[in-house]
Amino acid sequence: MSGKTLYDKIWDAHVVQQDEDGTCLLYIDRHLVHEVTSPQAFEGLRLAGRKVRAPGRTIAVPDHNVPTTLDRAKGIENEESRIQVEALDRNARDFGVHYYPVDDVRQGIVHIVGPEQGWTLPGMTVVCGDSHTATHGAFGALAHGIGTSEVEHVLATQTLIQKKSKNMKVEITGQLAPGVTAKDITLSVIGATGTAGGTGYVIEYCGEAIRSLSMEGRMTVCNMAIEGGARAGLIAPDETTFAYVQGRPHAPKGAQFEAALAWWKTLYSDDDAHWDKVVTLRGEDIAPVVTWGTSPEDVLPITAAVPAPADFKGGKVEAAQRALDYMGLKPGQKLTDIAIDTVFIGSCTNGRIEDLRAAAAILKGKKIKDGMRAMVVPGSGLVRAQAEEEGLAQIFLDAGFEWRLAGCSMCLAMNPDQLSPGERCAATSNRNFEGRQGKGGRTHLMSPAMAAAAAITGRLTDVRDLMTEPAQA
Ligand SMILES: CC(C)[C@H](C(=O)O)[C@@H](O)C(=O)O
Ligand code: SF4
Repeated sequence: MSGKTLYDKIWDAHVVQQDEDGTCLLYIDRHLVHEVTSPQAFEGLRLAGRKVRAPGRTIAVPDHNVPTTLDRAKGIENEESRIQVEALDRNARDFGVHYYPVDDVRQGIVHIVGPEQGWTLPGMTVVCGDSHTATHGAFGALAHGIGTSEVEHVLATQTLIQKKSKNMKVEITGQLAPGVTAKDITLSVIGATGTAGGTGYVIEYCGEAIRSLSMEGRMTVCNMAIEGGARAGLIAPDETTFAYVQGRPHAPKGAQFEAALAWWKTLYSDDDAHWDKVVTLRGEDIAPVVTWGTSPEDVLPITAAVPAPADFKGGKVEAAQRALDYMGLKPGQKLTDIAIDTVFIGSCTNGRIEDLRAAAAILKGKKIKDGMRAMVVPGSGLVRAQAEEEGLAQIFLDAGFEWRLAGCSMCLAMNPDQLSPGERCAATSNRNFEGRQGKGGRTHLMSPAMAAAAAITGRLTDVRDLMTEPAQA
């Protein structure tokens, strides 16, 4: 018998029951809840007269609909948004789950709050009614999104019905060049495998370049596993992970920490584990990248030119033509000639402190291009506070950026932060779908350092041309 992968180990440790056809009941350690996908789930419990099975394992925070302007205490204007946030507020209090309301400094994007507060730990199963739950896989946790009916199931039973996925290994060998970041890794992987490359798999990211990343960088990589089609993405925990976790408010303490650590150290894929699919990229070959189209797989090095539909095969030919029309681009145009009018730095992909440091390192002492609308939306109130303490906020303000409160914001435009038709944005988020940042809006995905560079020049820019010191995140 061959050894086990990290995914196999976490899975096996959580199976409550297995049917003959392989369907399993899995125990869930952490259930994260936001306002968009939970109202009907709580309503279901109420109608059935049920309680939340494990309120101590359930963490709720509003993020998608919250305003990020400094006057947000005024409340939410949009009725639908207001109703969702009010429902979460009521449900969290009625059902007694852990809750970070909108006026709590710990409020923020659910995938940033969980790790920050020490809710996310190695070896756990973590679910949330949100596709970017994969972020938590950075800790060596099995973390993925679930639908609203599953949210109700987990609330009621603390278990989830699941079938096991296959094992995929994505190895990034060697080291990254200066100016190349975790975002460039994760986009490049999707560029190589396509948005369906991970379908049916749980990905484990490994290799020297992954090992060298901070926890922030690892979260950026795992965050986009879902954009590559995978059920989840994870990274084996190591000293970097343990050091990040230790001392966080809800991490185990003292003897309990030591006991947990002993288990966490067994969480790696055995040398003789079986992989159903393996993808290898050389760290040295990864360039600072941007997306040109309307799918996260439309990735190219910033030094490249806009492709022609004829460069593709099959259904992608038509898709590329449609993407070019939507994006208002011409084949052969240099990517660095594409002018932008908006910059968004934030989201659960790149709204952590290292991301803000990387952007500020480029912006220090510089001004954004005249007429540019640029905003930084920290991923949580605590990220915001830390950035203020470190002087990063002042760098952003001096450069001409807006300095906002925490939330999802222009990542998906459920709050007033939206693009107008035809506006073009350099964004650090994870989806460039049509209309994602507002109807008719055009999105180019990239790293925080690249977004900062674009803010200065007013066009997509190779950050290496502006670098005084290497970007780290
Ligand atoms: C609103 C929510 C269900 C959605 C998701 O599942 O990812 C959102 O967070 C997104 O990024 O599109
Ligand atoms: S920041 Fe964006 S990707 Fe992340 S949870 Fe919010 S909307 Fe989804």
